[in-house]
Amino acid sequence: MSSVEVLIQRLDAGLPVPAYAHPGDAGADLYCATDIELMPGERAVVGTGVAIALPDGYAAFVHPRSGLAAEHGVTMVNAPGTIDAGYRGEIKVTLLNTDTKEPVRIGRGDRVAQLVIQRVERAAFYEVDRLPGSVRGADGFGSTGR
Ligand SMILES: O=c1ccn([C@H]2C[C@H](O)[C@@H](COP(=O)(O)OP(=O)(O)OP(=O)(O)O)O2)c(=O)[nH]1
Ligand SMILES: [Mg+2]
Repeated sequence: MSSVEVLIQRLDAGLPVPAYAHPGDAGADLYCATDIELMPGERAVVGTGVAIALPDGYAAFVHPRSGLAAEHGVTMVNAPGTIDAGYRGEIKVTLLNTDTKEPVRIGRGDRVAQLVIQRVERAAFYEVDRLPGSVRGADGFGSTGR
């Protein structure tokens, strides 16, 4: 898999630099900087201890981890979170415990989310009075049935 150079700054020297668990993985795991406990339905913004500088034309997306989601119902409120190329602050994760009964504990150093780096296009928006026709038209929201 090709790679793009991304500058990374550790804001917390006690946490590792995010890494890919396997060759071919799209997501590099992000670490939780603090110990937290989320009650059922509770959300919290946690730091990951890192900041990055992406090249122009790229963005990073913070995705939930499927293991945390399947085992504990932990997801992210804004999944996927968007990290803009110009953002130099700490990457943060908006965790949400969707479990209706069990609280969940996440410790400092646990892997809480994963960062996917992608090329992105920016649009030049041209306002028009009428859009070109298409087969789908304005149909959506289940228009094709189940
Ligand atoms: O899960 C996330 C989402 C965003 N960010 C950071 C990086 C991103 O570049 C910045 C702004 O994010 P976004 O544009 O989604 O939030 P906003 O509510 O529109 O804030 P702003 O007005 O600062 O753009 O916050 C994170 O650290 N984690
Ligand atoms: Mg924004």
